[in-house]
Amino acid sequence: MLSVSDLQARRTTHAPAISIEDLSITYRVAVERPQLTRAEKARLPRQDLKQRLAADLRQRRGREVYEVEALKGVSVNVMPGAVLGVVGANGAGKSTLMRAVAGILPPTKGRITVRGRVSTLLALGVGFNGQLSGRENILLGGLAAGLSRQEIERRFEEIADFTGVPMPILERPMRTYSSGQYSRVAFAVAVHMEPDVLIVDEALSAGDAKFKQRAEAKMNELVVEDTSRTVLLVTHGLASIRKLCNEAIWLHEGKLMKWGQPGHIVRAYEEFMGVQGSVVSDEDL
Ligand SMILES: Nc1ncnc2c1ncn2[C@@H]1O[C@H](COP(=O)(O)OP(=O)(O)OP(=O)(O)O)[C@@H](O)[C@H]1O
Repeated sequence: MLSVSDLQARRTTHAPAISIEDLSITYRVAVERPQLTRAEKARLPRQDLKQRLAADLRQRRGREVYEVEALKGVSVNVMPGAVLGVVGANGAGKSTLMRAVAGILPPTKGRITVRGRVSTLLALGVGFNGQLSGRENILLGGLAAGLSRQEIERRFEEIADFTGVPMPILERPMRTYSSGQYSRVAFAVAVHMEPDVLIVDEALSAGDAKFKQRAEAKMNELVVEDTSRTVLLVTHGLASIRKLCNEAIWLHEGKLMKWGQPGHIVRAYEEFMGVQGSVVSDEDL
């Protein structure tokens, strides 16, 4: 018979690292209507009476609100140690899903449970403050990821070294960085936090050829060599999905189309998109 601690251990080992249940996310966007001059109005295409009345009404209200259903009832479980690839056309909802798992976007409906420390490597390097230096952002990034000040200070040299960004530049405000330098710092911070769950959104395309190689080697170390880490990998580089992932999902217009082995998912996605044999390869990134 199993003891309580056996049961607890079993539950811990079998609990998903990420569970996403019936997740829907709707963005509400308020657009301020600009006040047009008579000359600007005259330049707009001719509208019929109904369109003119509707436009006048919007203009008088001063703003318009519209909604985008970016995710519609998505359910997926990711077990600890899994490397889940996420594919889908532009606007499919991939980044929205990543932001939701990272806790940046609250679900409109449904539930997300993440077990362990999450580190995000999102395309836009969210969380960095452009007014602060690279060094300060590295320290703050570490604190935000739950490391102690001593832990970050201990790792600072290694992180700074990994970025390959020269020290004098690391002392300057990040708003002065080139996009590649910015990505290098974002990547270095995220991969050195030893997270339980690592979210990588199009980050392998960051940086120049040399950094890309270093980033890929680091990803390999994090993903392939350390099998305890759970990884979500969003990329249009389908070869990476085949090479690094052991599971994949395909999103389309906010819906989960398929979930299964990376090879099957990539093939189904390519067929749907009308491209063959990884036309969109990593070399194109
Ligand atoms: N902040 C936002 N406000 C309003 N709509 C948004 C916002 N961010 C994304 N969207 C919309 O939500 C949908 C999903 O966008 P998302 O960025 O998640 O797609 P994606 O699959 O990551 O696309 P891509 O491959 O182009 O990066 C799109 O229709 C997009 O226009």
